[in-house]
Amino acid sequence: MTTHPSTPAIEVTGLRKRYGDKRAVDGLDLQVDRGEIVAILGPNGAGKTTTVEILEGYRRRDDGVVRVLGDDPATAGRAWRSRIGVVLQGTDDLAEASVGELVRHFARFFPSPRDADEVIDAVGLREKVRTRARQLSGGQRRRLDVALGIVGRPELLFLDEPTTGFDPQARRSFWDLVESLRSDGTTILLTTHYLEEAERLADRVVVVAGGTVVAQGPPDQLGGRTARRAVVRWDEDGRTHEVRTDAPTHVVAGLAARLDEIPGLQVLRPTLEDVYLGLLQDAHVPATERQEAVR
Ligand SMILES: Nc1ncnc2c1ncn2[C@@H]1O[C@H](COP(=O)(O)OP(=O)(O)OP(=O)(O)O)[C@@H](O)[C@H]1O
Repeated sequence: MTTHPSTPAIEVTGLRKRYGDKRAVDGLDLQVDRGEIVAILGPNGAGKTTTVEILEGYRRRDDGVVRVLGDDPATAGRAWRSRIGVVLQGTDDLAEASVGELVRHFARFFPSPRDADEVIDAVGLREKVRTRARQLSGGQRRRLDVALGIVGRPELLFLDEPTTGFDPQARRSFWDLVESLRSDGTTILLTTHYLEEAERLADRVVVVAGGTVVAQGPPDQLGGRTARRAVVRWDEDGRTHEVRTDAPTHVVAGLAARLDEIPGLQVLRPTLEDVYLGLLQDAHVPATERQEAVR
C-alpha cells in the first residue's frame, strides 16, 4: 500500500491480544499523527510492550485493525521495515562487536542512513567507539540501542522505556537528542515510567491500564478540567481548610475580602503525577501497582 504523508503514522482500532486467559491488550484504540511525539504511560503489565511489539510487527494480534505508516505490520515487507526505527528493551546479541562496528553495520541495512559517527556523537558514545558492546555499562548499552534505532533515519521511531538505567545527566542528553529528532520531523512513540520524561518530551500522553486506553491528552491537559482543579488551602479558626476549585483566584479574592491577610495560604496545582495516579485509581488499578507505576 502506498502511504500518503497526511495519513496518520499509527492507526489502531480495537486491538486485542491474549496470552492464555490473560487479556494483555483488550480493545485498545490509538492514533499518532505525523511528527507527533506520543508517550504511553501505564503500570507494569498494562499492555504497553505488547502493543508496541504488535505495531513493530514483532508480535501477532488476535483482533483489531492496525496501520503503521499505512501498512499492516503483520504483513508489511522490508521496505516498510526500513522506514521504522526500533529501540527494544535491552537486547544482548552482537555483544562482541564494537560500538563503531555495530552502528556502521546497522546503517548498511537502510536506503538513506544517518552518518554513523554523527549518531555515535549524538548519543554521547564517541569515547566508546572502539569498546565492545558487552563492556558497556547499562546506560551506555541503552544509548547504543538508541543509536541503532535512529541510524536508519526512520520516519517513525519506537522507544520502549529508552532511559531506564540512565543517570540524570545521561537522561537529559537523551532528551536533547529526542528534541533534535523532533525537529527533523521524526514521529516518535515512547513508553516510559518517568513522568518527567513524558512531560518534557510528549505532545500527547496516552494512559493505558488493563490493556486499554483510560485517558489521553497533552501533558498539561490530561484528565480534563476536573482532574486539574486547583486546591486552595488556608488556616482559619484553628484548623486548615481546603477547597477544590476551577477558579482559585476567585476563592482567594473572597478570602482576602473577608480575612484581609490569609493565614497559611497555599494554592496547589495538581502535578502530572497527581493526575496520573488519580486516573489509575479511577481505572481500579490496585494501590501497590499504582505506587510502582511512578518513577
Ligand atoms: N509472552 C508472554 N506470555 C504470557 N504472558 C505475557 C507475555 N508477555 C506479556 N505477558 C503478560 O501480558 C500482560 C501485559 O504485558 P506487557 O509486557 O505488554 O505490559 P507492559 O505494560 O509493557 O509492562 P511493563 O511496564 O512491566 O513493561 C502482563 O500481564 C504480562 O505478564
